[in-house]
Amino acid sequence: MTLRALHDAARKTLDPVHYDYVAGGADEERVLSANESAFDRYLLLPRILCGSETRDTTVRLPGARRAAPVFVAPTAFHRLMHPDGERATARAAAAEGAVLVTGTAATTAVDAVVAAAREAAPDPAVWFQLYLHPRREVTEALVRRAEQAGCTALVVTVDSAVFGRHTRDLRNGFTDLPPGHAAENMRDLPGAPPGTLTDIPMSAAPTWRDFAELARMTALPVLVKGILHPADARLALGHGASGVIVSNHGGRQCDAVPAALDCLPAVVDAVAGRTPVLMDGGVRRGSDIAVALALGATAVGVGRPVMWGLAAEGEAGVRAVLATLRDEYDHTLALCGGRRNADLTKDMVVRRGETR
Ligand SMILES: Cc1cc2nc3c(=O)[nH]c(=O)nc-3n(C[C@H](O)[C@H](O)[C@H](O)COP(=O)(O)O)c2cc1C
Ligand SMILES: CC(C)CC(=O)C(=O)O
Repeated sequence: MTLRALHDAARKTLDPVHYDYVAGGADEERVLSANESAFDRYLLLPRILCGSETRDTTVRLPGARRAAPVFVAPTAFHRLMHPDGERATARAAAAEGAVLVTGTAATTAVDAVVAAAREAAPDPAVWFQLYLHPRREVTEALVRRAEQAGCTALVVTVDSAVFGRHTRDLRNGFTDLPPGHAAENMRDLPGAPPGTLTDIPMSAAPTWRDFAELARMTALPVLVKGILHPADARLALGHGASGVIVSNHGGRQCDAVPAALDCLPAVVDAVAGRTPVLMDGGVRRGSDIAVALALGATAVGVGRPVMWGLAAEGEAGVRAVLATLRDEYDHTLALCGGRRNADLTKDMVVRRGETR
């Protein structure tokens, strides 16, 4: 099944309100479409007679040994897509050797997500995504929960001072999870009565000091997700980050920012090889991965395609998405004369209409 076919199948099976929740973006959805169309502006300029019959497409990431260059970006509420929810996603990502970023908005608790990943592979990489809570003890409780579950890195999302205005959800009146579903990691946190849920924090209060405090409270590598400005990438490094993720939240937060891909080169320059630079937003085919890697990304994340695979076919659907992207990427790498990811270099990317 192609990614397009999985999307179409997902659209047919899903409640239209849940489909819109995933498909949609903020405000006029300008950034949502810009993320994908940015990839149409970059083309590859292959090298020849320097390839190999076999290629090594693995990458080294914090908290992951030999991972695919494609990771599963954190997305909320997988049980709305399929009854097996995050467990299915976890098994699929582990089987395909991809990092899974699960998070505070998962409808399955993180320990069960890691356990499911371990059913599929002995040494899976599951990272935990969280927001900085204005109350330090809540953040710390989430960090400990992720550590105890066996997560191998943390991801702090920093682009959500306030929740984006999701036009389709506002139109559809989608404000709450249906009965029987909850953000399970937010249960039993400090300051709330036993068994109850704490709201997922969207707060403009946290600062780099709070981030640095989080990085100090754990031995796990901590990545920052939602970096667009190169100066913030440098600040992240200065405050203990082990990696940065260039992302505009899939066009779901500020609807007046550049496409994620367009922000990548300046962040790569700012980081200057000191930590991995990951990106997500609009990746839909193997050649998109090649372009992002050539522009300096270490790995790329996919959000919506994984949700469509999950909705269409559960675990098998997510596996199909990850395997398809990897196969397409390997194929592109071969056509570009590459043996390994590092063979894709900046000079091999040109803007449409231009050549070197
Ligand atoms: C339905 C949905 C839920 C999301 N939930 C979260 C979340 O809880 N935390 C987070 O950091 N990012 C979240 N994101 C953003 C993704 O991590 C990622 O940045 C984005 O989906 C990448 O773009 P793509 O969907 O074009 O691949 C969500 C995205 C979608 C589509
Ligand atoms: C519940 C939210 C935290 C999920 C989110 O980040 C999103 O829908 O973009």
